[in-house]
Amino acid sequence: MADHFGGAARRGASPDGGVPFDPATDDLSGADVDTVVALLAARGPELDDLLARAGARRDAHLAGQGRAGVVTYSPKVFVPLTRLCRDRCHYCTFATVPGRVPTAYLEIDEVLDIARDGAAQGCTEVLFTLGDRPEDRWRAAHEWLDARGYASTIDYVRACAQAVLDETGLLPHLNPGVMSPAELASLRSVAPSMGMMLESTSTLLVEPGGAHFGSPDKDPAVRLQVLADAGRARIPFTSGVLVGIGETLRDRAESLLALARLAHEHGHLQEIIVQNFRAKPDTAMRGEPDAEFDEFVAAVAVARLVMPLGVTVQAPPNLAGELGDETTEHSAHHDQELLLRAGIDDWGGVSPVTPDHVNPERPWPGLDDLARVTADAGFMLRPRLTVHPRYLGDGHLGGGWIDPAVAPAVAALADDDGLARRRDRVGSA
Ligand SMILES: O=c1nc2n(C[C@H](O)[C@H](O)[C@H](O)CO)c3cc(O)ccc3cc-2c(=O)[nH]1
Ligand SMILES: C[C@H]1O[C@@H](n2cnc3c(N)ncnc32)[C@H](O)[C@@H]1O
Ligand code: MET
Ligand code: SF4
Repeated sequence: MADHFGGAARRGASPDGGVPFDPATDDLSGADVDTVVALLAARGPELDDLLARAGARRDAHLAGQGRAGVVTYSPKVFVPLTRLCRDRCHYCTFATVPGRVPTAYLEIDEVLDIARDGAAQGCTEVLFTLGDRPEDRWRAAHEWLDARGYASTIDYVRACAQAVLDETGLLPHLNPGVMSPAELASLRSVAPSMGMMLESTSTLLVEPGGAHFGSPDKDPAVRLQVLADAGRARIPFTSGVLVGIGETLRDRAESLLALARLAHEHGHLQEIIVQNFRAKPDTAMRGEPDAEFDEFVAAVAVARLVMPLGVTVQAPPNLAGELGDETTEHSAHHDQELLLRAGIDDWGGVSPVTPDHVNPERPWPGLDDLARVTADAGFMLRPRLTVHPRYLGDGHLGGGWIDPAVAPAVAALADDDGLARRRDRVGSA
């Protein structure tokens, strides 16, 4: 491994081509939109320069966090609490109709079974991803909640997260869509972290013909409000952009700059996910091409350059590469390597137990494969918790980020450096 650390450090000190900048201060968060648009359009040698610059900034970020040479992932199970939703995003196959699911929601016991399977496989995260407020649209959802005495989907999410904490000790990460300030406050004591993708600031996408037409929860003004509210509530929060859903390069630039401003203002954005749209056969957008990978990679690099140091940049490993292609320039390995060059420092949640229910046709890479591709790029792969180290204890950002009710569960799983406790140390204090 010493070799690999050396590789990362060398690249940090001297990016390819001797680009004249200091990665530690190379912050584009205040850049004008045109500058960012030009970077998003980089191809060929310009793209190579952009990747070198982003890679150097990632290395400065990791050094600043005291984990030079370490790329992380979160060993998790995915709980699709309900696949009913009041929105109609054109790229989504997760949301469905009551006739196509056995029940409107998973029962708490089913949730606990999934969490226990995860615990047995060394997972530390239970990711709750679900449709937005389905009770507003579907009688089946409304009646299911009513029959069990839950006031809303969010109320039920809270009960499930509490049960997971109490019964399994795994950490819930909540991704239930739009939340009000009162809902954020109520969920804070059952989860150390939450998330909601901004997706895009584009208002055109909400108009007829756009991917977000018919999805009131994807109104950019609403989403920006939730992200600011989460900051005020001091919740370690995950957000990000979905690339290739019909947004322009300018929209993409504005979306990333909006996230950077929120990160500066509140300090709560722990990670930014840059996710590439994957065309699905039975959605309205089935005819659209997958985002061209170079274009996506440029977006990852730009995300790294506009975010303040300390913010993790994440891209999912299972959306890289063409399925079934093991050898060519479109293999998963090749595309994952490109994501590392583009400055990611995290692969997000990866599951040995559950599929990615949002992209079910895209299997998770094996952890051995992911460790290998990460090592080939000069980094060591380590598991982390849902909440990132700088929010723990009095950490880099000061205390007060973790609710006292969840702090013991986090402490039980955290190692000295705030990442997931190494297996051989479980049980030792
Ligand atoms: O498996 C997935 N995990 C998704 N995750 C989970 C993520 O991979 C990790 O669970 C987080 O990094 C927390 O540790 C999200 C989390 C969010 O807060 C917001 C959006 C997503 C989106 C996905 C997704 O599409 N698929
Ligand atoms: C959970 C997150 O998954 C993303 N999401 C939803 N559908 C798709 C798709 N077809 N391809 C890639 N990402 C998708 C959205 O960004 C959502 O917020
Ligand atoms: C399955 S999509 C993820 C959660 C929520 N419905 C959202 O779009 O934000
Ligand atoms: S992406 Fe989320 S909000 Fe949109 S339809 Fe799917 S589940 Fe609903």
